[in-house]
Amino acid sequence: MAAIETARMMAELDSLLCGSSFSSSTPTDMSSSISASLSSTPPTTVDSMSLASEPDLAKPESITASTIEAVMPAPETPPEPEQHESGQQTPVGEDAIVVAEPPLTPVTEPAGRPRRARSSLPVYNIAKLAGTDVHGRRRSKGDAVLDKRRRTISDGTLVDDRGDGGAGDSIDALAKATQTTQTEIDASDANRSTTTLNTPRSARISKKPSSTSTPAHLTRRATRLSGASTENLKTKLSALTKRGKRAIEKGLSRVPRELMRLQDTNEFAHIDTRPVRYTVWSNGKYIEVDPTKGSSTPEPPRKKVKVDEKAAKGEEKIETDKQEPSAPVAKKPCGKKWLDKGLYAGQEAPIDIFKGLTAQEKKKLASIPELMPSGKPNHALPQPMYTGLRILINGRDFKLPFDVCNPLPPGQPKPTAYRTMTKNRFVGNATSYWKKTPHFEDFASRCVCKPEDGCGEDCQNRIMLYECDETNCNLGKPQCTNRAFQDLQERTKKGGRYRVGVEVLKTGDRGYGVRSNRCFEPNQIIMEYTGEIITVEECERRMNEVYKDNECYYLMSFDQNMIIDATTGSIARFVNHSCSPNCRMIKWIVSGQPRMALFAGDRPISTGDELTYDYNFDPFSAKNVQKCLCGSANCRGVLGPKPKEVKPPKPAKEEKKTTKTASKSSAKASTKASAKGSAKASVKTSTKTSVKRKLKDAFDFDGDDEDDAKTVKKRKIRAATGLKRSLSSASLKKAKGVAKTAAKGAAKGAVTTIKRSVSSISVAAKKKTGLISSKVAKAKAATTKTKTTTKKTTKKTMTTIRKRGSGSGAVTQQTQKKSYGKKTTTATTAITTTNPKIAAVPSRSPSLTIVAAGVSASSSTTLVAATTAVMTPASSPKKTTTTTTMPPKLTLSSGKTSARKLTPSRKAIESGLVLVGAVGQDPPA
Ligand SMILES: C[S@@+](CC[C@H](N)C(=O)[O-])C[C@H]1O[C@@H](n2cnc3c(N)ncnc32)[C@H](O)[C@@H]1O
Repeated sequence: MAAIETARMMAELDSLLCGSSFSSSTPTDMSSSISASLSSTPPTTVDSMSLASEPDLAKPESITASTIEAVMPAPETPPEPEQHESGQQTPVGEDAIVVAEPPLTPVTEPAGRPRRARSSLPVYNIAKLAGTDVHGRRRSKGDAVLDKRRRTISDGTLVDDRGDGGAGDSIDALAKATQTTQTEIDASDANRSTTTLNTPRSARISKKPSSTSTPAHLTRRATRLSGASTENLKTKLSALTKRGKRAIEKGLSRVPRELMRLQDTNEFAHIDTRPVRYTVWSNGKYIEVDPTKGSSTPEPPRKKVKVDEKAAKGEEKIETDKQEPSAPVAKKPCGKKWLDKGLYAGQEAPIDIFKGLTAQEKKKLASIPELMPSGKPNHALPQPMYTGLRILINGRDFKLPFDVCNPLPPGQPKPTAYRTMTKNRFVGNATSYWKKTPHFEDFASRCVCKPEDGCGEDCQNRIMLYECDETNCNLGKPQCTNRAFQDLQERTKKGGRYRVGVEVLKTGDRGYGVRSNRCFEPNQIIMEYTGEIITVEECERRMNEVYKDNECYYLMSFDQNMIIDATTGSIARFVNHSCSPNCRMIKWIVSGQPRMALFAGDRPISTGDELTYDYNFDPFSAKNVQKCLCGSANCRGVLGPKPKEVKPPKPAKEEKKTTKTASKSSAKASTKASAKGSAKASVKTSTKTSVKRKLKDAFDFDGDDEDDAKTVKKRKIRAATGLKRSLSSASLKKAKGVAKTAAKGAAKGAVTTIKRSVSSISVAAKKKTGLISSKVAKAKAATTKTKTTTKKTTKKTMTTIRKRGSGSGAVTQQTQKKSYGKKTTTATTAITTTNPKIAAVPSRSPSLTIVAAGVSASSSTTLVAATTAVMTPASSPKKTTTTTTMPPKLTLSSGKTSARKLTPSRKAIESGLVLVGAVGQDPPA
């Protein structure tokens, strides 16, 4: 019965260890289970019929010896082959059979595919019984399992650090595999209860009775640390890997002989035969451990560091090592640099929060206990000085000081609906007009920039206000910086108010205006001024017929024969005038088409700024003069042309003198003379040739200068000449009268009487701008450059030779001073004709005239052509003549671009025209 009891216990043990398939089966089910497994069918435990007939079998706890007897095969019955394969039935007593682990004798594997039932055989799994098999499972389940170090032998004795006889017992069990069952059970430590097996390993370790503990002198020590050599078999066996152990557990007899031999090697057993040196690393550095200090194991560096930290903090004083002569020196905590050098530079630790407050604020602060400081400076996270304190004291609502993205609030008044146009459209004969202009073809001339230049200031295209593209750029898009309109397109193609960057606003007194919605860099393109490009005739027709009742006209002179009508156009038409503008309106030729755009001035533009440019308004008639409400300090008082900027020039003789001097004298003398002379001469020529001068002179006053009044009076007598002759003397008289009135400070009454409906805006002539001093300086620079040109190193000097019409036969050389933002260029022009048409050579440069003639301007058959730029005679003598015939093409010449200037266009050659180069250049054959 004792044997039966043992068998029953073993059955319970197995059922607990082997999972659910065995939990409801009794040992009697083993055969059926085996056969089921062998036939590759799902494991069957007890068939329902037998359960029904024998209800007791359904309850494992009700298993009795008689039951076992009933179902177990008789001891005499020879076991089936399958049973022999996996285990051997060992008779235990008379009534029960206990299946024991087979002996070490190898068992031949049956042919065919492996039988999966083998693993589930109800054999006594020593690993299970020893409790070591649980480890793998628990690890795989993610359980925290005690870290098991490699088992080694100390002093030739196998010592198990767990002390529970795990692996050692297994080996013992293997050695005694052929002994009796009782011995086997004893060896497998079967006296442990199932509860013990189910408890966590750590708990079992702690519960281990002290009697079984290993003597102190045999306590396991790190062999590696001691440096002891481990070479005996037991050591090898104890240090076997998991796989090796498993193989042993399953029976060494099954292991092939070769493997058995391999197991004897150190490599297989992962045994270090040489002592392992213990290395210490601290702060990334290797610390040499003195081997003469014996086997004393140094403290792990991690621990030491921890102790050091604690000691440094002063929180806890721990004796790290008694052997150490002195405690580690506590490091002084290093302060955070950003407290001194970054955000809080110059700020004292905010101990005294009352500092800097007014008496009233101090009183208030004292009444708020929450704001009282703790008394200790917050080194870890101090606030910037006085941050929010005043706000907290005064109880204000928190508000950002400035709305960076500063769009206008919704509900703004909007201009009455108008048709928008994002691209210019030629109307009527304007196309043919445009095609006749030299720019139509000139723009295609390729620049000669080098990559390091990036099509900068010296780019010929830029100088001529031709935008670079694939056809005319020597560099290509990545390196070219002369593609403003392309940049604009890139920026705005996705839409969005911040990309577009402008919005219409309603001003207090000037109707609608435009303000920026983002920041713009100096000279950055802002928006394009688009509309219908019409001829002068068409413009007159529209003004007289279509717009006669309008208050505002959006007409701007585009070229000498063309006008851009933005009545249908972009919102750039709403940009107002200012006498101190922050923008410029400039015309460019882009891909052979004329385009106009608003550019930022020389200073950056911030979000929310109103965008303005100087209309250089040409009222065309005194009736059209409007009072300027720009409010700038230097406001001219009325919307009119830019004031005269230079004093009357010296006689023309000096100009000639200068020319001669410059051409013959030394370089130095030439520079000086031409600098002064050309500046003066240029002013004079400008005075003579500018078709707008009369009107400008009329407005050339500063309000309180008596001389101004005299000048106006004088000029009133003088007859108008040039293109302005068409301006009636009555109109001029009235305009001057307005100016005079304004000069006396009584402009208000006079101006208000003027009909606003008639507006004529003269824009630009921007580059003629520049004060006298700057002109002299520029002229000087121009002369210097001319001199350099003589030496074939001139830059920025451009000779423009142009023939205006077949009948005129005139030779025109112009010198124009242009300054677009950062770019200052010089073009040399000498007017050698009195033909006013030639004076009105399309100057795309500095002067754009916006013309918006009103109903009363019907008499203005000659709408002002836009050559109000400073017209100077040759600033350099060598630039003047040598011209016989002109090509129809505008040709550049500069020292830098000799290839271009020396190569006449094919068309020019074909037409028999001769290109004339610049000074020092022989005309091409
Ligand atoms: C091209 S429109 C500009 C947009 C215009 N403010 C509107 O509401 O449509 C030109 C007209 O605006 C007005 N204007 C622009 N700038 C001005 C200024 N500084 N002072 C007075 N009126 C101005 C003048 O009536 C001018 O004829």
